[in-house]
Amino acid sequence: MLAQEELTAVLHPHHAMTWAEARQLAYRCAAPLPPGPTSLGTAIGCTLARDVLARQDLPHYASSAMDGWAITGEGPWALTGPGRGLAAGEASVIATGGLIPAGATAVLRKESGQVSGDGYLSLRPEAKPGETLPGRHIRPAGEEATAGDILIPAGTLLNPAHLALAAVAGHDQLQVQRKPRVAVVMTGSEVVTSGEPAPGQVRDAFGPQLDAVIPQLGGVPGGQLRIGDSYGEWLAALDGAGDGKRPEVTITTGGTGKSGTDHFRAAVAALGGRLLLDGVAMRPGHPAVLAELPDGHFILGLPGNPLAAMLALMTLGEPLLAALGNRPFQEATPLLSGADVEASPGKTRLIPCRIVHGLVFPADHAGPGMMRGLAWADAYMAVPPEGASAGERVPVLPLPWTAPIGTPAPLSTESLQRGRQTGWPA
Ligand SMILES: Nc1nc2c(c(=O)[nH]1)N[C@H]1C(S)=C(S)[C@@H](COP(=O)(O)OP(=O)(O)OC[C@H]3O[C@@H](n4cnc5c(N)ncnc54)[C@H](O)[C@@H]3O)O[C@H]1N2
Ligand code: MOO
Repeated sequence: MLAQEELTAVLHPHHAMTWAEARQLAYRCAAPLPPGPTSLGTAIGCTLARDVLARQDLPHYASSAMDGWAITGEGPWALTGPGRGLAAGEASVIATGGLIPAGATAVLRKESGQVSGDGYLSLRPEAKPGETLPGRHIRPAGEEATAGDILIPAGTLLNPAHLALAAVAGHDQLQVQRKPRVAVVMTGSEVVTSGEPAPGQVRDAFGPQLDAVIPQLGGVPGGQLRIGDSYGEWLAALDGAGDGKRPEVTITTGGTGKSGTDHFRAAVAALGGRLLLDGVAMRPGHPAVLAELPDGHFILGLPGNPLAAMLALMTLGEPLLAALGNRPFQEATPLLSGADVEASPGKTRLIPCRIVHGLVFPADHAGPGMMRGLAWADAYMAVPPEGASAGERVPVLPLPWTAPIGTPAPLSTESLQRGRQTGWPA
């Protein structure tokens, strides 16, 4: 949590917080949420907070690896009923995975034995050598792990195979780094949620994308709410249920212009909260606001213009959710600009871009109210206020839905085919 002196310095009216300062503040203002238990069904993509141990040997009993008979020593064998212990010279039917009966020394595969009319089992003449050797076709207990072994170390990002391993080791719940719940409150009476909007109306750009982006930023969607623009509605929305069940983060969209922020500020003040950040020297997205309530929950106010909102979300929401989720701060990568970008006095320009052979190319159709440039892009560039010439380095960050910058491109079909012919692709 930030000390009041730090905030006072940052919120000083003559100090316009830079884009880089704003990212840092959004990271440093939040402490990681504590770890907690989660069921296997909800653990995918979580970071394991405690080692997963083998609760018992894996497998926990010796079993048959084949369909056939459990046998004792060399044949022929007298067949007995399945599921009970065997005496010397006895055998009983067993299926793959079946519990090896006490006294059994091996499993004889179905295709290696034959049963005579008088109930005796014998080895077929064509059976492979060694079929009756001790331990043959028996999967011993503890072959995969011994009770107490670390199967998955703390810190692992859980994938589907980890969940399966935890399940076969007898776990129902895992201790994971908790993820912040993020609710979305959307404002704007001109916003419609279906069909083609009439003049004066706009089709909602946030409902469809925010609940998809929140998990990509490490959060859990905590519900969407649409409100009008009265103070009472703002207050009720920011208060959440008001019974301690408030989500760790509430994102609001729209209403960051003067009249709207008045409601934002008044509601935050009424709930005993404080503004951590009031505007950022960036374009678009400069009216973004970040506040903290006394219970440590955060409210992030995004501007209504769709691209401005998404770039403000990446500037402030991405580091905030990273801090709450105990993940490292994501540094921008300096890459060579593939084009001249004009100066924007006093403001960092955030532009959706594409990376082609290590050069970044700014998107067209990247006005504050447009989505076309972002939909084309695979990253965004933060051009300093003085602009950038082609060939100059500019900070670049991935979009929440693209791979980290520097990740090799997927192998092409041609390179895979070449690899099959010549060894392994370079
Ligand atoms: N006099 C001034 N006017 C404006 C300023 C300024 O400094 N002085 N700043 C401009 C900038 S920059 C931005 S950004 C916006 C901020 O607007 P608000 O956050 O108050 O948002 P609204 O006024 O509610 O909406 C702005 C714009 O966005 C559209 N919108 C809203 N919600 C949605 C949605 N769910 N889906 C799609 N589009 C949405 C809304 O219809 C407006 O067109 O203020 C500028 N004005
Ligand atoms: O800064 Mo506004 O956020 O341009 O669109």
